[in-house]
Amino acid sequence: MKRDVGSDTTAERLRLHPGIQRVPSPKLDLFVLRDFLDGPECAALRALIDANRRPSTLADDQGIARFRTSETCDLDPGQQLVANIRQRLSGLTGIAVSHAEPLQGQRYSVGQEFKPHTDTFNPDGADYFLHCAEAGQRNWTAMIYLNEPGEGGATRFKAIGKTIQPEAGKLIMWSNLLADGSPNMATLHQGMKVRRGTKYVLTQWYRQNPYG
Ligand SMILES: O=C(O)CCC(=O)C(=O)O
Ligand SMILES: [Fe+2]
Repeated sequence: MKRDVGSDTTAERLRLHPGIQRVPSPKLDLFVLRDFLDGPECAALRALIDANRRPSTLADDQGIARFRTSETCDLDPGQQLVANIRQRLSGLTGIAVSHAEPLQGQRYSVGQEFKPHTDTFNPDGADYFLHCAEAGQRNWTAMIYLNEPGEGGATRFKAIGKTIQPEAGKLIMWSNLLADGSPNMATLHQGMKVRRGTKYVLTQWYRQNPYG
């Protein structure tokens, strides 16, 4: 099948992984793997996020009010569970841990959301050089749901008409770039408003070059 996304060793590797599903779309490589984390791991991570959170920020602020209203936790890479998850993700993707940004937790309570965005830095943005000079773009995103909120909180990829429901332990991964290295706008996605309960996720962004 001809695709207009670039061939990518990570995508090829994920395709071959047992149990992984590729969301059928010619526009982007998006994969879903259930039960990547078990129940006790999810619970331990939710507790870490609850204990150490701050208002979420935007790396590429577009000045839109209430764009990302969640809270973020910077997880300690020295923590055994955190280091272990980063290693496991690296084994799955074939992307070295040295290319990973620090692992983060995100927490959304009722009414909180992350409006439609891409995870890449805008090449025309004021801070592009600052963010990308050394480490390059965010070429892959891995996100893991740590629970199911009571209602709402799905992740919607509106350019491909796909909505992914939170499920404890479920990993989703996608490639952010086109073959020429430019941002793939079909990766536009949003964390929809939580309507009941609390939503917890992990986010791991990967860079083209070693990070930090
Ligand atoms: O919470 C979600 O479902 C999406 C989160 C997200 O897009 C991000 O953290 O970059
Ligand atoms: Fe995102």
